[in-house]
Amino acid sequence: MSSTHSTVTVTVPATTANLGPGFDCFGAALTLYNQFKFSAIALNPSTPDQKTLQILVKGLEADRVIADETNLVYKAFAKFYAHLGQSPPPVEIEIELGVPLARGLGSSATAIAGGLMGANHLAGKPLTLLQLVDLAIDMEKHPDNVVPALLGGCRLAASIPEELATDGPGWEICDVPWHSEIVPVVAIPEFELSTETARQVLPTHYTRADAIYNTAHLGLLLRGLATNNGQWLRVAMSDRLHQPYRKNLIPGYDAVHAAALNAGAYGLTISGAGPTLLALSSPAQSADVATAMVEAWQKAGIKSHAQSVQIDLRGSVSVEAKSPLKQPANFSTPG
Ligand SMILES: Nc1ncnc2c1ncn2[C@@H]1O[C@H](COP(=O)(O)OP(=O)(O)O)[C@@H](O)[C@H]1O
Ligand SMILES: N[C@@H](CCOP(=O)(O)O)C(=O)O
Repeated sequence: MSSTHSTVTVTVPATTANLGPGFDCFGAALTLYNQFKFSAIALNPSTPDQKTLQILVKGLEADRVIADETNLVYKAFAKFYAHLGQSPPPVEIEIELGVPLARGLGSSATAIAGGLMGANHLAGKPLTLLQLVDLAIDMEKHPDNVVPALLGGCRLAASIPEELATDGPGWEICDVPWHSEIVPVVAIPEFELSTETARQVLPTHYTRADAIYNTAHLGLLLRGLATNNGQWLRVAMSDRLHQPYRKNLIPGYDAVHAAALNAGAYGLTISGAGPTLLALSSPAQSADVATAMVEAWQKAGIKSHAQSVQIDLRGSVSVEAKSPLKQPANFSTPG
């Protein structure tokens, strides 16, 4: 049998990007997951006009995901083959959603990571994981979701200066220690905020003082996460590059922020481009912090749910299965 596999299932973690001062360069994988199953389809030459793409979507907010060739998972799948100079093979993609869409938890990054990983497996794994990371960053245009989504853990990504560039990966990525006593608490409101919209409100230029502020606070955040220093975390989670502009897109932000701190959180930040808010807490305070955030949003007339999560350390995980090539299903797919 060829080295390619006819079916592969890829599980991809959610991610929380920026973490305050780490705008567009710093993020962590969280224990919420999307799953993508790719099955190569064997077309029957005697049956004309067969569908070469079938997409099934189920789970959380499944009705909000497009099931045609504009689907982001398939776009990543096709980008992989284009990178090899090939057309994508006929494929069935089954998407099981566990990460809320357009909430600042990296759902788009899961789609990109899943599509690239699935294609790589069906093609017999011609690319390394770091080559997939480069392709993913090229698609998402910022590394702070796709890097932890693929690699797991808490990751800082720095672009390699031109004078040091080689034909290898264009990014230097480091794994950042996250102390086991620091609990991420996510409060996810019912309303959405697309990353595209949240990026449009950002200035194109910043002052020197803003640059210095974020540089210093990111360094403090890295040390606070590694050492579980609550005072450093309190100070470190603020930023001047995105939060001052995006908080205005998140009704109830100030009330939820105050409630989280009053309940004992070290600090609170916008998760990714929002509207999810991320608090960092000790294990003992995490339940109170979650309750306080939901109640604060409720008083503002906004439904939400909050939960403690953990840092996912595995990143995207794929399981291959050799099974008879999928026969085209007789169901019709849109598009
Ligand atoms: N799991 C998914 N499967 C397919 N497409 C997705 C998925 N998640 C996100 N997308 C696509 O990515 C687009 C951008 O999502 P985005 O606003 O970045 O959400 P998030 O902040 O969660 O990453 C969505 O409008 C949707 O078209
Ligand atoms: N650095 C990006 C991160 C976007 O994260 P997402 O989870 O909202 O996709 C940004 O802040 O725009």
